[in-house]
Amino acid sequence: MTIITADLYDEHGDDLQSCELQLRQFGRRTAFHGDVTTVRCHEDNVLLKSVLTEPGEGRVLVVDGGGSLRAALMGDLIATLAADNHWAGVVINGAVRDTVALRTIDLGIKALGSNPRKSRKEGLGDRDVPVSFGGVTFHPGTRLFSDDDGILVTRA
Ligand SMILES: O=C([O-])CC(=O)C(=O)O
Repeated sequence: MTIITADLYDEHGDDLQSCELQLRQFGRRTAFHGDVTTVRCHEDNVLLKSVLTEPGEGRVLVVDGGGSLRAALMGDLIATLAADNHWAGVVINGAVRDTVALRTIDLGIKALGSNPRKSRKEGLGDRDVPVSFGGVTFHPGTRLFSDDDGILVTRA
């Protein structure tokens, strides 16, 4: 089922937050929605990978990488893992890599940009915490809708 964010906003705008950050589409699935799970990390993707190893059950992982474009938090291997585990999408306030391959993976992927440099593997970060970017606070368990127009999130 494809949900058009502009139509959703017209019907339920008061109940929705809209992300102002102009994230780019990198995945094959350009429209996606699901319940939010969160990770906060800085140039380190161990936690993100471990969360995407869990059954996704149609969830969307929102990753606050602090807006850093110095290192990629996800490439084609982690994105394939996420798709295989039935995640609907991954939204990253940060960078990805392997962008040509990402376009072929059946997953929603939005990120600020790309960088071929990989991130650290120390495992630092937090999960299941509220994260904020683009004028929106993403609370775990709220619902997210994304398409070419942007990202809408229900309020906690
Ligand atoms: O290993 C990493 O840091 C990320 C990566 O390249 C991948 O997911 O393919």
